[in-house]
Formats: sequence, C-alpha cells, structure tokens
Amino acid sequence: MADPRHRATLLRYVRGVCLALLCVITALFAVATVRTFSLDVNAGLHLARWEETKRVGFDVSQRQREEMLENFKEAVRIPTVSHSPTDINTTALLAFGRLLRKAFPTVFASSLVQHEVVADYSHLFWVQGSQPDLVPYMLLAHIDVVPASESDGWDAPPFSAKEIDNFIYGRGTLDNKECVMGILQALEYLLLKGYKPRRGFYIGLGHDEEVSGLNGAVNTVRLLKQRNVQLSFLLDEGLLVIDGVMKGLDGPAALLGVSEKGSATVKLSVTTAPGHSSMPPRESSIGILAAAVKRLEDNPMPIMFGQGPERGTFEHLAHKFILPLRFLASNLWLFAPIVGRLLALKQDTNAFARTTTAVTMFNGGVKVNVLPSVAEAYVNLRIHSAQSLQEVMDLIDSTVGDQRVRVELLDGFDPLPISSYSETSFGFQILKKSILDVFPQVTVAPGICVANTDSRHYKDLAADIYRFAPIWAKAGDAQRIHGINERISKKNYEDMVGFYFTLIQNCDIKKLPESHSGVHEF
Ligand SMILES: CCCCCCCC/C=C\CCCCCCCC(=O)N[C@@H](CC(N)=O)C(=O)O
Ligand SMILES: [Zn+2]
Ligand SMILES: [Zn+2]
Repeated sequence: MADPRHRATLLRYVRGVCLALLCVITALFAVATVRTFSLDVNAGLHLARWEETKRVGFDVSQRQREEMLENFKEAVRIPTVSHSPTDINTTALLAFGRLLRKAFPTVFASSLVQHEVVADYSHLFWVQGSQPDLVPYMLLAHIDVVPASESDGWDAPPFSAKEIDNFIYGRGTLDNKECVMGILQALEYLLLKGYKPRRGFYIGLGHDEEVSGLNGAVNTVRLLKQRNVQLSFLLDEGLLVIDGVMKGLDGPAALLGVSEKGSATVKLSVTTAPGHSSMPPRESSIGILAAAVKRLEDNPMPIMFGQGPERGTFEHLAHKFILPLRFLASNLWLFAPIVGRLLALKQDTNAFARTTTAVTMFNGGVKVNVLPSVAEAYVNLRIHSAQSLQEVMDLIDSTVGDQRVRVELLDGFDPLPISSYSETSFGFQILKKSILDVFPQVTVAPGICVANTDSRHYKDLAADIYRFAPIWAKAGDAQRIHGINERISKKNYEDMVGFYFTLIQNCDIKKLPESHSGVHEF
C-alpha cells in the first residue's frame, strides 16, 4: 500500500464501517433500554372481579394444628422406600394406606368421596361436585420416597420426623408426603366444615413415582381412560417457591411448572477379549469407555436457553431482577445467548439452559489380574424442551464417535407438551390466584420442571398439566430433595394445607373473570 491516496481511502472506509457498527450497537442498546419489561401479572388478578362462591375459612384450632402436624409426622415415619420397580417396600405402603384411613376419617366416611386402591398400593379419590357440568380437575402426589441413610450425614434419623428448630426432618418431607398429607388434610377440614364442592375433582396418590410410576400412575390413568375422564387441569409436584435461590432475583417467586424435560437413559458398553493382566493391550475396555464418557462430559449438549418455557420464567420475573440482570432478562431477544451462558455456569441453573448429561453408573472388571472383557456406563440425560430424544441420541453417537463403544437407549421420552399459561388459561390462573391468596408477596411465573413426575403419564387426560407444590425453598433447600437433611418448617406445612384448602374452593368458579389481564409496559 505505497500510494498515500489509496491509504487515505482505505482509512476513510474502515472509519466509516466502524462508525456504522457503533451506530447499530448504540441503537440496539437504546432500544433495549427503552424495552424494559414490567409483566406485572399479579396486578390484573387483584383487579379482576372473581365470581363469588360459598366459602369456608381456614381457621384451625390449636388442637387441630397439633393433630395436623402429628398426622404428617406419622406419614414421614413410614419408610415407603422405592429402590427399583421390583423392589418397593410393600409392607410400608400397606401401613401408609392404614394411616390415611386413620388420619382422615371424614374423607373416608363422606358420601361425597369415593375411594379405591389401584395396583394394590396407590389410591384414587373422586370428590363429587354439585355441578356435574363443570369439568373436573385432579391433584396428584406420591407416597413413595427415595432411600435415605443416616450415615450420609443427616442431623436426624431420616424416618424419625424429628423436630429441630421448628423444622420437621425426614425423607419425604419435601418429596412428596407434604403434598399427600396436605391435600387430604385440606379435604378433611373442608368436609368437617360442611363444604360441598361445586366442581368435582380427583386425587391420585401414586406408590411408585420414584421408580417411574409404571404401576401406580399408569394403572390409574388406564382406569380413568376406561371411564372416559377428561380433566380441566392437573396439578402435581415439581417446582416450588424460590426465595434467595437465584442470585440477583429480588424477592420470592413461585415457579409454576408448565412442562417437564424429556429423559434418556443410555447404556454405553465396550467389549474386549479377556486375558492375563501381564500382557495387556494398548487400550482396555475400561480405558476406551472412560475416554468416551469423558468426551460426553467435555462436550455438553448445546445451550438452548430461551427456546423453551424458561424464557417465560425470565420474562415474568424480569422486573424482579436487580440491574444489570433486569436489563438482560428484559431483553432476551438480544441477550438470550448471554443469559444462557451465565446460567450454564452453575450446576442447578445449567439444567434450565440445556439438555443435561449425567454419568450415573460405571462398571467394569472382575479381578485385579484379569483383563476386563466388558465395561459399561449409564448416562442419564434430561432433555431441553426445544430438543427431541432422537436429536439427543444423534449427538451422543457423534460425540462418542467410536465404533467400539456400543450405544443403547434403555429408556427415554421426548420433553412433555407445554401447558397454557395465558390470561385465559383456567388452571394456570386459578393456581396463580391460590398461590397469591396464601403467599401474597410472591411473583408467579411459569417454569420448567427439570425432573420428571407421575403427571407425564396423564398427558392424554389433561391438556394443561402444572407442576408445583407450595414449598418455600431458600438457598440450598433444593439440594435437600433426594439429598441429606430433607426438612420442612412447621409453618410451611400448615401453609401447604392452607394452599390446598384455598385451591379447592377457588376451583369452584364456573369460569375466569372477564378481564383480569396483567399490565404490560414496554
Ligand atoms: C432458573 C430458576 C432456578 C431455580 C432453581 C429451582 C430449583 C428447582 C428445585 C427443585 C426441583 C424439585 C423437583 C421435584 C420433583 C422430583 C421428582 C422426581 O424426583 N422424579 C424422579 C422420578 C421420576 N418420576 O422419573 C426423576 O428421576 O426425575
Ligand atoms: Zn417426587
Ligand atoms: Zn423424588
């Protein structure tokens, strides 16, 4: 570039391009600044004129409060542990059935309630409504729990229901005996107060949810299908109220699960010739498999943040984030890739951003001086809403990329459909109102359940399935689920009963109020 005229032209050109780029970036930021969401969905609900129905108040005596907590503790003390579909504690499940009859005599004696045992240990209740033209809804919970061992570091024996500092400790206090007992306790009190629902509803209590619900939930669904039941909506466990769980989120938020991730359980195996360890090959079956597993861990599934219901979570909560997160969450059209990357940095929020890959089992070898003929690993993936099981399997194949590694899909399903969460969605709005009636200080947002629930078996019975329990989770509490020191505060358990008590009555309206739209400011 010897000619100075050419150099000057080039400089002018480069400066022009830079200026244009700067203008575009400034314009984008200007638009982004102006476009700050305030999706105050709570406001509309408060303004709406809800149909008035005959209601009873949730006023329990001190004696009833003690009895309510004692019933719950008794439930926690029964070790209804599921180890595998063929290894469940049937003795405990039968004892649990007896406890239900003892704890809720009014429910079992009421002429409004039909009760039946399904698949030997699950329970199905039908509570008759006075207006058969109102489409029924269903509440789900499960009786079984995952194993727990005190030696893992519990502060109290996991089946003791011991009270420490106003918390009840025990396996199942968060997953999911608080819902089982909370729902039936609410119904017991409602019936005791002479309440008669207008809208009929079902209560399903599964006995093998922790091992996929293939007996309890699947047979309950079969029965309901034979009876041509269609549900207005269904509520199961899943998400909860988070308070101080997500950094930068100011105030508590109730996340109402509108879908759940898909799942894949994949077996990887390598077979090589056995032989004497004194004459090993360059690569063993264990080494080949370990390298494949490492490749899967080093190459996580793509970040898909913003393409599933998690986008709705951030849009609904945007105004509750502190700056600069509020700015990012308010403008996902621009910043979704950045927010996705930020979420992917942490173990629990990563689950909201992508399909997760967890290597959960690894076996190989039989003796120290024998070359292992087989090595196998199990990988459990939870599939993001915007991805399919087939896409995930294709990615696993290409990442493993080694013909010697056999890849088998043992079990899997696509992500579940996304339930409605609009202003006209009966289930979503009734649940939101019920949450706000009990916890007026929370912001309600749709969410994605990163684990699976029995509700997935019900997808032909209800277009709208929600996953939420009114558990008040502080930082670290989510890790107690399936972990150590699972616990719930006595106050929270009472609020749970209050929530179902309110919800059942709120469901009695015929339809949503005409105008209860939220305020959208851009
Ligand atoms: C971006 C927001 C971050 C907020 C963090 C929220 C933390 C979520 C907390 C809890 C999730 C609790 C999940 C409870 C449901 C558990 C159901 C379960 O264990 N299912 C088993 C068995 C099955 N049915 O398949 C499972 O393996 O998924
Ligand atoms: Zn559960
Ligand atoms: Zn569980």
